[in-house]
Amino acid sequence: MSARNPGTKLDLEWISKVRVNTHAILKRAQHIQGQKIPKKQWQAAWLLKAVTCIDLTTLAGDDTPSNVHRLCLKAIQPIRSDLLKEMDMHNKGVTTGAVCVYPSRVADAVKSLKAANSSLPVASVATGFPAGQTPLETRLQEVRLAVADGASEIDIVINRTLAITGRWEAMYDEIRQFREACGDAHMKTILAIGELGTFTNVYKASLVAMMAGSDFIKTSTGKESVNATYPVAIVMVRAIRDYFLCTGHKVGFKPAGGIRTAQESLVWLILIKEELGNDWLCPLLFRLGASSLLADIERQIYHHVTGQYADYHELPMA
Ligand SMILES: O=C[C@H](O)COP(=O)(O)O
Repeated sequence: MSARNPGTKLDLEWISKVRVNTHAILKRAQHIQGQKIPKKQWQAAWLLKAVTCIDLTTLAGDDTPSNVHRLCLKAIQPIRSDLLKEMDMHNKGVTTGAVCVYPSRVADAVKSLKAANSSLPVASVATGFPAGQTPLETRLQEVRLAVADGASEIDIVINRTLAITGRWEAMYDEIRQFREACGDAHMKTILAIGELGTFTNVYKASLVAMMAGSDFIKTSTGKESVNATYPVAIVMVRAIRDYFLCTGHKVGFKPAGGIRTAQESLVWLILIKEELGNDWLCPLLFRLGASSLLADIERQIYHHVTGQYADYHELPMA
């Protein structure tokens, strides 16, 4: 992970001045979606880049040690080795960025990765994911337990009640406490943008989260009815850019929720390259939170290498 964001004092004056031009944001999102997607070997290279940025996720009520184990093995070897060999990428250490699980499954993931001799980070969602509607002490304790079990990245959810009612000071204080509970674990702060109402609120919540010391800001839990959308992403990455220009601290960005296709992953990479530049195009500063994206990327890579489309059963765990 990159150098951490120490955060700043809460700057309520900056927050009160925030205005977002909805029309301009929608136009920019349309422009980015209309950009030419790279083809052939360039597309394959971009897809491998996308793979290295995936937080390979399982967040289901029926998660067990065995499906978490399979997830970890897939994260270590996300693309079939014969396909990587054809691309001369078999010994380049292509893995996903991390695995992401519920707090109760962190120990399983850590054990599986350790047994496979992998140092891949384990990310845990926490703080009453997905709704965040549990008492503060419970949410803090959840962070501490996930860290104690070996999570090195914690994806916290914000208290939407505070964000929607504009109680920025209270939201800042809570996130500061989560940051402290994380210790050395890097903190990704989930805004649940589908529940924040306006672009202006999304920008303000992004700023507060960064001022409170978030290492990443993340769009969604994947459980809201609206998750990662390009317009909202533009609002968030512009907040990241402004925060960087003001403080010199680089905060990462993680779109998550409903990202399913290789084509979408390419648009996400284009968006990051255009809005934040190449520095952000790496797992240290960019992650794609997704439970079902990797299968389509591997399928497209199979097509690139063989000229044919694989059936899903031909790709392990696809
Ligand atoms: O943080 C990751 C998201 O929960 C994943 O959402 P997804 O299952 O729609 O890919």
